[in-house]
This record gives sequence, structure tokens and C-alpha cells, in this order.
Amino acid sequence: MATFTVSSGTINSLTRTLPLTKNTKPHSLFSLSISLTLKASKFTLRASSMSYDKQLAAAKKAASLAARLCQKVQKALLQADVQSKSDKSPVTVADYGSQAVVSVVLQKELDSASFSLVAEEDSGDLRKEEGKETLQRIMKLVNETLTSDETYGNAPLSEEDVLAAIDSGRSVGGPSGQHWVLDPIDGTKGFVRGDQYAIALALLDEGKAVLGVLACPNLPLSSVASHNPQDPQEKVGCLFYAQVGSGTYMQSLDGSTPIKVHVTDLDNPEEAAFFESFEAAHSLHDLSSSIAKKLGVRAPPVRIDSQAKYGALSRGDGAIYLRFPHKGYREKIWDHAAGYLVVAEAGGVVSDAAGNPLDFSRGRYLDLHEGIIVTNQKLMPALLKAVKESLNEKASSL
Ligand SMILES: Nc1ncnc2c1ncn2[C@@H]1O[C@H](COP(=O)(O)O)[C@@H](OP(=O)(O)O)[C@H]1O
Ligand SMILES: [Mg+2]
Ligand SMILES: [Mg+2]
Ligand SMILES: [Mg+2]
Repeated sequence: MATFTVSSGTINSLTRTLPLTKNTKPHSLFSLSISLTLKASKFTLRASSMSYDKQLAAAKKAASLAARLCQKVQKALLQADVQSKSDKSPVTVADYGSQAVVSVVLQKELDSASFSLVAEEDSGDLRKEEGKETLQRIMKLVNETLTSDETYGNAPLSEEDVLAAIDSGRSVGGPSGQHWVLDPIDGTKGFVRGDQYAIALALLDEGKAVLGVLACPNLPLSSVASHNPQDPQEKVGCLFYAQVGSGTYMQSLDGSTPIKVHVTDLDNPEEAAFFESFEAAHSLHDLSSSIAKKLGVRAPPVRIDSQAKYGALSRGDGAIYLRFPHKGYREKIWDHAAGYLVVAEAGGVVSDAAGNPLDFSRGRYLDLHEGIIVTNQKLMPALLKAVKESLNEKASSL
């Protein structure tokens, strides 16, 4: 016989919402409690037995193929002369191409009838007369990438197919059903400089992140701090992935055996290294420096682009990630959903500056208090205190 356990808190909170009167008989309360117990148990069983293995395999394949496309474009971009480097079109080609590849792969691998994708790019500019040449280049690149995987055979996509694949990313997401969330190139500025960038893909189910995949083509497999750029194994890039309740894993982008990763267990903030955006326009470096000073952090900040920061933190390269955008900026869900789950499943904590969890259920934007802070459970109380003090000082100096 199966035995069910349900916390008394669940029953208490359920009974609180029921209309109990003076006339409610003890035996009816008893049967009510039994029926609630069974209902709650059914829910628990369903939630814990939910597996996203099939979606995870599809997401890893999609992100790895998109990474292959981006690597090719970045290589050509870095070899180009100065004049064509200032031309923004290679970046555009890679952004759109990556989005098209991920969309096509997910729809080929999974049930396309219920497919919903919330993604950064749309095809508006490509449908204009001046976008025609760029669209041709994207189509060629997407077809080359897809046929490099033998399972997709030789059925090239038309321009219309590519446009439709990009536009499937127009979903508005929300609190019900399943939605994929994609940033086809996160860290565009890093991509252009030849630095870090990521293909970030997450799955939301009923508003919660349940899968997170980060392909980081320029992130070394060993720690950011200790890696040896001469070692060819260091050049293959990393793939992080997490499924809710199953931990976070990392493998090389060329498919090495995955290893389970965990955030640092450091409890002394003085020894912590902290990450922030490379771009000062994306995060207030002065504010993070004031927070780090309060915590006694000795090392200088590690500034890298994209959600590669979440990946690096999930394996303990650093202990803290601070992100404080300038006033008025609204964060988008594709800039954080995948990174959030990669860190959370590796034992870390991600919250806004007031300690609230991130809420991915409200559509394309995240509504936040001030900024995003990430660290392990031991350091979070001290970090929250330092953040609060620094924000108060900043407010009183205005
Ligand atoms: N003024 C701003 N403040 C904060 N974030 C910004 C910003 N302008 C752009 N961004 C976001 O910062 C992301 C890059 O983050 P990071 O600084 O960690 O590399 C960008 O993602 P894209 O490169 O996908 O557009 C973009 O969404
Ligand atoms: Mg982004
Ligand atoms: Mg992007
Ligand atoms: Mg962008």
C-alpha cells in the first residue's frame, strides 16, 4: 500500500480558507481533512514524478547547434578587417540565425502543436527591402548548421521557413502552460569583442523555470581564474544544464561526459570573488564596489559578459554576482531564466536586491526591486545586509 505524507502546514492553510462555522461537526472536519490529504498527496505525486528529460535532450541539442553557428560567425568577425568589424550585420546574422536554429530544432524534436517560445529577436527588419541580403545570409548559415547534424538530412529551409522560425519567438509567456525562453546571443557586446557570450534557453512550466541550458562557447572548462589559454581542450567551450530537482551539470560543447557542479561553500565574504557585467552601461560598478567594500571582499571584480557569469558561479569560480542596472531599465526574462536555474540547482540563491525570488510568470519582463544578486546560502544574509546599506547610502546622497 502506498503511504502519503503531507505537511500539516498544507492542511492548515487549506482549512483556513474553508468556511467553518460554529455548527461544523467534528466528524465532517475529519472527513474533510482526509479528502484534503488525498488531494494534496495526488498533487505531490504528480509534481515529483514530472520529468523533462525529453525536453532537456532537445534543448541541449538546440543550444549546441546554435553555438556552432555563433562560433563560425564570431571567428569570421574577428578575422575581418577593421572596416567590416564596425559593420553590425555579422552580429545580426548570428542573433537571428541562432534563434532560427533553436526554434527549428525544438519543434522538430518535440510536439510542435503546443510550442510556445518567448525570444529576444523578431523578423521585422528582415522583411523589409534592405533586409533581403541579410536574410539570404541567415538562411544559408541556418541550413549549413542544421545539415551538419546528420539527423536533419538534406531538406533546406526556405526564406519563409526561416522568418517563421524566428517569429515563433513572439509568445508573451505568462503564468500558465509551458513556454520556452530564449536569448539567442546573450552578451552581444562580448560577442563582438571576441569575449564571453551565451546561448541561453530555459523552459517555464506554470510560471516556474524547470529547465535551464547555457551554451558558453568561450568559457574555459576549468575555472575562469586558473585556466590555461594554450591548452586546446580549454577552447571547446562549456554547456551547463539543469533540470528542476536534479542538480546542475557541465560538459564541454563537443560532448564530453557531464560532471555535476556546485556553488562554492565559502562562508567568509573576505575571500569571495565577485562577478559583474563587463559593460558599465549594464550595471552600476560604483554600487557593487561599495557593496564589496562593506563585505570586506579583497579581490577585484571579475567582469565578464552574458549569463556565462551564472555558469561560472554555479561551479564555484566566484561566489557572488551583482547586477544593478541604471534607473528605468526593465530586465527581460530571457536574460536570467536559464542562468537562474543553473545556479539554483547548483545550490545557489538568486534574488532581487530586497531578497525576493525572481518571478518569471509575468510575461516578457521581470519586475524587480532595484537589481539582481546571486550567491550561496551561507553568504546571502551578509550580502543582503550590505546591499541594503549601500542602497540606502546611494538614496541619501541624491
Ligand atoms: N542599460 C542596460 N542595463 C542593463 N542591462 C542591459 C542594458 N542594455 C542592455 N542590457 C542587457 O544586458 C544584457 C547583457 O548582459 P551582460 O552585461 O551581463 O553581458 C543584454 O543582453 P543581449 O546581449 O542579449 O542584448 C541586454 O539585454
Ligand atoms: Mg541578453
Ligand atoms: Mg541577446
Ligand atoms: Mg539584445
